[in-house]
Formats: sequence, structure tokens, C-alpha cells
Amino acid sequence: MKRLRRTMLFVPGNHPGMIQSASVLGADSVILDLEDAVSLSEKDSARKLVTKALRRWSFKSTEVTVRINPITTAYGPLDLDAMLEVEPDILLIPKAEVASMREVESRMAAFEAARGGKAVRTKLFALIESAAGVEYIHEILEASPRIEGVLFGGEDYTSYMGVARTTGGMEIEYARNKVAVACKVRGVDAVDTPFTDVDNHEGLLEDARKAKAMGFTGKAAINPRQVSVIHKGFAPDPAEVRYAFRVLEAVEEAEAEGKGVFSLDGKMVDAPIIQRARQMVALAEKLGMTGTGAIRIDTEERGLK
Ligand SMILES: CC(C)(COP(=O)(O)OP(=O)(O)OC[C@H]1O[C@@H](n2cnc3c(N)ncnc32)[C@H](O)[C@@H]1OP(=O)(O)O)[C@@H](O)C(=O)NCCC(=O)NCCSC(=O)C[C@@](O)(CC(=O)O)C(=O)O
Ligand SMILES: [Mg+2]
Repeated sequence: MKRLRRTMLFVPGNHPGMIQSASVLGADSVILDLEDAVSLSEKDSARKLVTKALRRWSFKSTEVTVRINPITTAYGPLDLDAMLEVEPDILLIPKAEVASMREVESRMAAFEAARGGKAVRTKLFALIESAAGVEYIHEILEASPRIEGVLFGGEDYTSYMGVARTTGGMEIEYARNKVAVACKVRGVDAVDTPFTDVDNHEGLLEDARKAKAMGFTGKAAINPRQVSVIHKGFAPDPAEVRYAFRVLEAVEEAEAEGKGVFSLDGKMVDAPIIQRARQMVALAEKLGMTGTGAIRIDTEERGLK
């Protein structure tokens, strides 16, 4: 079954205390960061710390992602070599563009060849955060068969574009839509940019719901307090789940009567609506929202209405 990645929580790679607590913070994935959260003077010690953490510490069932430095910098290849020895679940490749993703893939293939062809278990995520990254996203996703998803970086992207970052996010709308659609075409996860105002939980919830509506599968977090808010934003609406169950029940009757299209509560139900109902029920089951066919959660309790 495909892994849930509603939240990917950035944890500075130079902070032993934060790394040690990372697996109890409720995020689906934690990103141990060697790039922007770590100053130049601490790059080597952070790499050593993250290597040690992956060798010796348990992250239980939490997925472990490591963000290396860009492969075009002096630190990137050192990070990659060190991480290939300890094989985290995911490597997040920052400032991803076609050439840099090809370079990472070719270094990983060479590493495997040098050890007699034994495959590396680590998969890749591309961090798309430049205009070229957005524009050539399909080629980036073709650069390696190991790519399982994309994280969109709105801060670097707007800085690259030379435009202001606003709460409404109009300036990143095109890029977000393009990333979400391209990821859907390729069948990989699309994880939205972090929301940097860590105390504004209402704004975060709204932004997470917007990302979900665009087709993102999750959203990056930078603070543990953001995790449950994002999960709430990405949870299916219980009323929609109940309706999806009713659609699937009605489909059985309609099929028995030889009908491809029928009406439920005065609304047309046809193939795409049935498909969406199946997806909704599958997601609700994955999230443990369903019991024996009936929905257990209370709409008001979850604060979704
Ligand atoms: C934001 C803030 C300073 C707030 O500090 P505060 O002190 O107010 O936090 P509090 O809530 O008070 O902390 C309560 C307790 O949680 C612990 N705690 C906090 N954060 C924790 C955490 N992340 N992991 C584990 N533990 C944590 C803390 O140690 C304390 O533990 P304790 O003392 O035991 O009670 C802090 O969260 C933090 O540093 N976040 C990580 C920031 C980071 O990694 N940024 C770089 C990556 S993004 C990026 O690069 C994106 C992009 O690529 C994309 C683009 O382009 O858009 C780009 O380029 O921008
Ligand atoms: Mg960045």
C-alpha cells in the first residue's frame, strides 16, 4: 500500500535533541535537514550527526527523509556519499533541476555498480524551487526511476522570481498547480511548501485545505505544532465520505438494473463520480475513519464543519 505523506516535518540536522524527538511528533515523514537550516560552519558536523542518528537511533514507523545540500555545491556530493552508506528512506534533492537530478541518479547508479549491483533502498524526492524546476518538471521526474514525489518550495521560488511572498499566495498559484498536475500525471506524491508563520494555525489550515483542493497529497511542516493542523486540513470531509459510501451502495443497485448513470439525492452519478467515491472510501479506510462500513468520526468533534 502507498505510504501516506500528509506531513513532512523539517528538523534541523545540527540539533541532536530535535532529531531524537522527531519520531514522536506525529509527522508521517521527518526531513533531517543538512541544507538551509544548517550554517556553513556546521555542515560537516551536521552530516556526521545525521549519519550517526540513522545508524543508531530508532525512528519507529516514521519515514526518514534527509535533505542533502545541492549536488552542485561542495557539500552535496559529500552528503550524498555519506547518506548512501546509511540508506535513509528518502533523499530530498534541493534546487532540483534536470541536470542535478540526472547527476544524483548517475552517482547512485555508480555507487550500486561499485558494490556489485546491490540496489540502494533509498528513494528520491525532488525539491522544486526555481523557475526552471517548475517549467521542466516532467523532465525532472523522468531523470530517475527512484523519484517518489516532489516538494514545492515557495520561499526559494518567489525569491528566484523576485516577487513578494503573500499570505494569499497568488504569486505561487501557477507553480503549485503545475507541480500538482505534473505529479498526478507521473503518479508521484506532491507535497506543498511550508507555511512559515508558525503561530497562525487558522491560516495554515486554510492553506493546507487549498493545497489539498489543488491536488497536493501533503504539506511540509517546520514546527511540530503544525502537524495536527495539516492532518486536519488533509482529512476528507466526513459528510463527503458518508456520501461516497452511499454512492457505492447505490452503484450496486444501479448495476443490477443495468444503469451506467443514475441519480442520488437529485444529483447525477456517473463513472467519474463513482471513481472519486472509491478513492474517497479508500483514503478514509487508510486513515482509520471507517469501522464496519459505517463512519465513526463526528463532524463537529473534528472541527471540520
Ligand atoms: C520555526 C522555529 C524556529 C520555531 O521555533 P520555536 O522555538 O518558536 O518553536 P516552539 O514551537 O516553541 O518549540 C517547541 C518545542 O518543539 C521543538 N521544535 C521546534 N521545531 C522543531 C522541529 N522542526 N523539529 C523538532 N522539534 C522542534 C523545540 O525544540 C521545542 O522543544 P522543547 O524545547 O523540548 O520544548 C522552529 O520550529 C524550527 O527551527 N523549525 C525548523 C526550521 C527549519 O528547519 N527550516 C528550514 C527548512 S524549511 C525550508 O528550507 C523550506 C524551503 O526549502 C522551501 C522553500 O523554498 O519554500 C526554503 O528554502 O525555505
Ligand atoms: Mg529552499
